[in-house]
Amino acid sequence: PESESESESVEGNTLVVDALTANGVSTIYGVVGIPVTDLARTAQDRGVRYLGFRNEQAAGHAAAAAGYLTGRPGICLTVSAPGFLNGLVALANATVNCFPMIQISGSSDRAIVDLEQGDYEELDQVATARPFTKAAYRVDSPELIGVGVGRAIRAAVSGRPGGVYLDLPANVLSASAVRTPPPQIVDPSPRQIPAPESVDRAVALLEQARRPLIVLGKGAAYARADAVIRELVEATGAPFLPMSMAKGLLPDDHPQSAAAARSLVLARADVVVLIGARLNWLLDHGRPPRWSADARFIQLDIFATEFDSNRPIEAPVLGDIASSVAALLAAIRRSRIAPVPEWREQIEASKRANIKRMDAQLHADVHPMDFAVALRAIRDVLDDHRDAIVVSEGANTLDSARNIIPIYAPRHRLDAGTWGVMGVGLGYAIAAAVETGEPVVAIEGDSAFGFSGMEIETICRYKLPVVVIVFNNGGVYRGDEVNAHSDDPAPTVLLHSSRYDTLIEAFGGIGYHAETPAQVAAALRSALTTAAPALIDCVIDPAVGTESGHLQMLNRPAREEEP
Ligand SMILES: Cc1ncc(Cn2c(C)c(CCOP(=O)(O)OP(=O)(O)O)sc2=O)c(N)n1
Repeated sequence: PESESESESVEGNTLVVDALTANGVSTIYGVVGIPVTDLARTAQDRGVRYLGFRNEQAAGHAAAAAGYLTGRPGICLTVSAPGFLNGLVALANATVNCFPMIQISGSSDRAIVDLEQGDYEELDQVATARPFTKAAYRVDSPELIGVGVGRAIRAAVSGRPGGVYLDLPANVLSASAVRTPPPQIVDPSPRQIPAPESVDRAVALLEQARRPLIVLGKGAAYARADAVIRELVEATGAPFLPMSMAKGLLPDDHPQSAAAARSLVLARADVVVLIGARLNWLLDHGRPPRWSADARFIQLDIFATEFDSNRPIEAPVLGDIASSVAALLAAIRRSRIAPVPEWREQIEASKRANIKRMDAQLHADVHPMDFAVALRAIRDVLDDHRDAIVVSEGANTLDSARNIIPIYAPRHRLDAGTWGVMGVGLGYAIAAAVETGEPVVAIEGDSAFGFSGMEIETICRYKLPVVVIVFNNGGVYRGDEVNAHSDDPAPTVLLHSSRYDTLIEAFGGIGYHAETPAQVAAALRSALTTAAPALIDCVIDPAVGTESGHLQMLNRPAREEEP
């Protein structure tokens, strides 16, 4: 046991845990080994919850999701070189998603690395990390550990959040230094109040709108400004479009939701308010034909160089989302902005037609199941479990679940995000269960599941309330087509006999096999009732679905009538 006296010297490991716990860190996700095992043990001895994964990439995704869900940096702990590199995918993805995450990794002795004298797991990790992170730091003496941890925390959560790398060489962790009180970071993510003139400019533009549209991004969900965002949307009376992880900021059944009329509102909106949403590929870069060439943009964002990235922003509002939304709401209340009933009627007509068409697909009598009927069964069960957090990845699975599974509360959907990364599913599910205590339902394409599937053992080991539903259509995107290139008009499609339900049984979890919507519903109801680790092997017709889901337009020239 470490000395509690402040005058005596302690190991670097203890100084790291002092600094982390002094700044509110209570959970670490990771894969330990030389030289970080003692760091994890010291953390556990001090009451920090450490969760050991099967692969650092999943541990990193869990840390990133923890950062998004809590607003505090998620911590991932890895060993040098290969462990560090496995975690780097998740750290880079956290930076792209703007999730606050710190990857702490052991590393080799700098003197040996710099002379390339061949240390154990030798790699210049800071240089490797820097291009993929918001910040990357190395601590070269135990006396500076508190400074390094403090800098990493502030860098991860201040301004636009992101991934931060903190390099702790083995000889620093094992060295001793006099124990001094670690720095407690004051106001690590300060509010950034928008300039009044920027708010006035935005309101003046909104007053001219005949067909306004509010787009809510995951930056708005991350801000935890749920009430004021809802007030703003309702005060304008404008239709809103949530990006996938912003679903639930206002419930998907809210009358102003335009999700079921997405094509119409993108093509016809004349003034668009982007709130924590980037005009990137997920919004077709704001360009025609998906958007009107005449559309004018207001953008609320915390990162100035995001403005004008794809379309000119006539009213940029720079600030943290909570402060900017509050300022805009106050100004709107003093303005002449009023709902535009004819615009809302157009949207309602489009919603009715699209919902009717979707409803026919959801209740089709198809065997084997397709994505829609399986998801309708899941939707109907989740309607009685609105506290459940939905995680999703895959291609057709991801896209169809986004459109079919409604979300009624903020930060209750986690998915492949800005980069469309496969492999996030089980790490996100573990973090969601650990950080929120809510039940978690992970809706996974079978190939996507395979990227982190071994974490099923981690879920069982920690007895987490996670239900994994594997959409089993026998391959990447769809089943393997046998003789697909012969002149046979209907290629015989081979359905793998994979039984994912038996996988979880190997680790003590509950496996279900479902081939009909009724079986899917019964399995999910049972799994949610037991609140134990479960996996539903959901058999999907291998012949349905499209290459890359809805991304097919990225694989070939855009077609006119895209779904
Ligand atoms: C790390 C990584 N590797 C590969 C891909 C490419 N990819 C891959 C491999 C996907 C899996 C699709 O197979 P699935 O069975 O999960 O999907 P369905 O939902 O269509 O069945 S979706 C997609 O974009 C990716 N996005 N991320």
